[in-house]
Amino acid sequence: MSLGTSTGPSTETDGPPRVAVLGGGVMGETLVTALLTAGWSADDVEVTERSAARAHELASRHGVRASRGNAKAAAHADVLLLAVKPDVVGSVLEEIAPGLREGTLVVSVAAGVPIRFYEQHLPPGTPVVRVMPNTPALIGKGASAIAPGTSAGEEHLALTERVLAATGLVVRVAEKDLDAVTAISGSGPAYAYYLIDAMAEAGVLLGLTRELATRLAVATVEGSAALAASTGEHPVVLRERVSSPGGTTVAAVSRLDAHGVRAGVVAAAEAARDRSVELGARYGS
Ligand SMILES: NC(=O)C1=CN([C@@H]2O[C@H](COP(=O)(O)OP(=O)(O)OC[C@H]3O[C@@H](n4cnc5c(N)ncnc54)[C@H](OP(=O)(O)O)[C@@H]3O)[C@@H](O)[C@H]2O)C=CC1
Ligand SMILES: O=C(O)[C@@H]1CCC=N1
Repeated sequence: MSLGTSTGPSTETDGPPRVAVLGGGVMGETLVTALLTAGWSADDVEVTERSAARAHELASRHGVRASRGNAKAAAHADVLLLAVKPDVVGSVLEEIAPGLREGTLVVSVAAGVPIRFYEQHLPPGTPVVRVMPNTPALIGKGASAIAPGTSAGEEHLALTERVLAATGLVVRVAEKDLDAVTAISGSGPAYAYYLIDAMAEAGVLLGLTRELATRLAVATVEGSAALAASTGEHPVVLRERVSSPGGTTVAAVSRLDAHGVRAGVVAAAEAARDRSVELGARYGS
């Protein structure tokens, strides 16, 4: 297999890289969807699952091969995407390591599992790339950070970017930054939904129907993020533009400050970062 450098999945000489997604849950199915959206043929994508029923569901929904055989799927793949829970990664690596072909790229989205853990369990020289994605990847609006292992070079990072091309933003970072990335963008969608839910609930308290309050909250968060992205302006500048002197917005924001919402967001991110470090420490030093 040649990893190639084109933006699509096909390579001139050997055909497209065959990808096996191990673990077809929320993130695994998102990755399957992203591969197909990026132009991979369903024939070149396989997904494995623990339960036969879920494997069948994935096969019929996406037209890809789906099985319960990690070792077999891994042996046939050029790229492996590990999307099992962190505590299952070790047993999956033990299953796949003996049959792994030289040069197979191993990409993992498991939170907190350090690259050295993969490198200890896989044949020497196996290129490993660790990814921290997030759930909006499902609609191409995700934010992922990727970090290379000791045997992963530019071509492996580029191939990982091709695999993730339809998931949204992809940035390169050093592995040491992934705990912080997990706290901001990995877990971040939950903070955004928390805010949306709180705004909708407040709307109901103020007399709006739940349906209308939720629609307004979702559109407001979506539009605000889109405006920040398209203008590139600092969030404080954008916030000031909403805030008329002596008006409603300053009254609201001063109450957010009084309730320690900003400090709460920082504390939440620190807790997520600490949990990510704690998960990583389970995998030895
Ligand atoms: N969800 C998120 O927002 C994010 C998740 N991640 C990471 O993605 C990974 C997957 O998370 P998520 O998709 O949410 O979890 P899910 O539980 O939805 O998906 C994991 C899937 O793997 C299956 N599975 C379990 N054991 C095996 C096995 N031995 N072989 C093959 N498949 C198996 C599970 O089946 P069963 O349910 O039957 O056990 C399940 O369907 C995690 O490591 C997480 O840290 C990273 C960033 C964001
Ligand atoms: O909650 C978790 O552990 C995973 C990692 C980031 C988002 N979900």
